[in-house]
Amino acid sequence: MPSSLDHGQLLPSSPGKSKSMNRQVYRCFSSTSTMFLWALFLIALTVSYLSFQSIGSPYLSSSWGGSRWEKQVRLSARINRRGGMAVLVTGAGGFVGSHVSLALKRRGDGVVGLDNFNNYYETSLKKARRSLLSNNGVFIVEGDLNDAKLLAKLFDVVVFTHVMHLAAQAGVRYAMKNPLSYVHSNIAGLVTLLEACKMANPQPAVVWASSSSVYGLNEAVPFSESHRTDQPASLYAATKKAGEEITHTYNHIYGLSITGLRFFTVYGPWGRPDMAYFSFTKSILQGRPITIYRGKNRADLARDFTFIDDIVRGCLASLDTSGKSTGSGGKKRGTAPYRIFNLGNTSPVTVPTLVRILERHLKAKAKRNIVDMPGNGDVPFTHANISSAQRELGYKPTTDLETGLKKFVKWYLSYYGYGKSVN
Ligand SMILES: O=C(O)[C@H]1O[C@H](OP(=O)(O)OP(=O)(O)OC[C@H]2O[C@@H](n3ccc(=O)[nH]c3=O)[C@H](O)[C@@H]2O)[C@H](O)[C@@H](O)[C@H]1O
Repeated sequence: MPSSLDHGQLLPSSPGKSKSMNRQVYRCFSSTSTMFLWALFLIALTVSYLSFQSIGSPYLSSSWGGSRWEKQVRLSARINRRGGMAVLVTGAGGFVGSHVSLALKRRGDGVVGLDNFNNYYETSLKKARRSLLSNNGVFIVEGDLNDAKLLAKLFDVVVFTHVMHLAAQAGVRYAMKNPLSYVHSNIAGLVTLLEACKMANPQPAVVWASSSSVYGLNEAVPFSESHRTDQPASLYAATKKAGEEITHTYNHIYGLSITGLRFFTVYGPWGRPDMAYFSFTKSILQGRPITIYRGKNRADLARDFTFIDDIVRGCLASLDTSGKSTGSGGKKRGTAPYRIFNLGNTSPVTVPTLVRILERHLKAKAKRNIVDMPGNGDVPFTHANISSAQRELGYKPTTDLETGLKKFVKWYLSYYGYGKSVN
């Protein structure tokens, strides 16, 4: 008897062979249906595995909705102090978002995170932050800002008193590589979020992350909120500036309380791997060269590097003093606060000095490759005037770059180990 794997038997050369052909066709058909049944079985197995995963590990679920999900959202939003707030923190899997979420939760506020866990930088770091938050009772909903249905659902499940909007496409130079990602998150995502806030009843107060980069080519120092911000040097800066204008219209038309925070080069433990202090650390430990940009006339570039703990205090003070939105259900009922503050450190440090401090803490020498600053959206220096934030928020940065980098290096070595970081 020929084997069913004998392909020659499936190709009859004359009618006399038709009986054997029918048998083969039947076999073939029956093996196709067996395969179909197997495929069904595998699909069923995969589906049950995925649902088991989401039951066993709720903080890793990428889907939303359902009574179990709602229960997690409500639990995370529960307020545990008198006069506390219920805050939706967007970008909670990010650097600043994870720190602010933890600080709010620790003092007894309700916190629900939202993050799309995109792969702009290593997602394993974002997931590690998520685990840290989950261990502290903060649930991060995995979803995109542009998902209006998800936002509506969140506002339906929780009466948020505040929104801390920190989700964004960050990075000054990456805007030349992927410009539309900035439009997606920093413009479209912002508008989708504000639409949800405007419709909520009661409306939450909104505090959100603008950027020192809005000062662009401004040369008056230190940068004050009243200085011109109509000369952005990068698309990133332009989208943040647009965000300031967009939030203003929602304040004006719908009575949303808005506070925009211009962060100055925030750094620290659990930071962003795309930033210079972070990528320099990795390269120094791995013995790879670092590129240091230099400005016009060989001038060193400088930044008003601001430590994460100072920024967190500024964020919490902004939430605490935000005042109320006046509208509800899309209707304005009176004027609401519109504020913008610089949150910087007020003492710029040059990039070569940053490298020298890192070398000291890492006990390793950097291989320097000094090049003229390419036309990539960078600005030569930043320097914050923080008197408004001091006056109205009680903001007072306390960590200098030396101390802050020491804390960062300690965290980096404990997280990655010496020279072993991924990517
Ligand atoms: O305040 C902000 O609003 C922004 O701060 C941050 O931007 P920047 O101040 O540009 O920080 P960062 O990239 O660390 O470069 C620091 C310095 O190192 C120089 N730099 C950088 C890379 C390199 O390879 N070489 C180099 O010399 C570089 O020329 C610069 O002089 C955030 O990333 C941004 O998302 C936004 O939040």
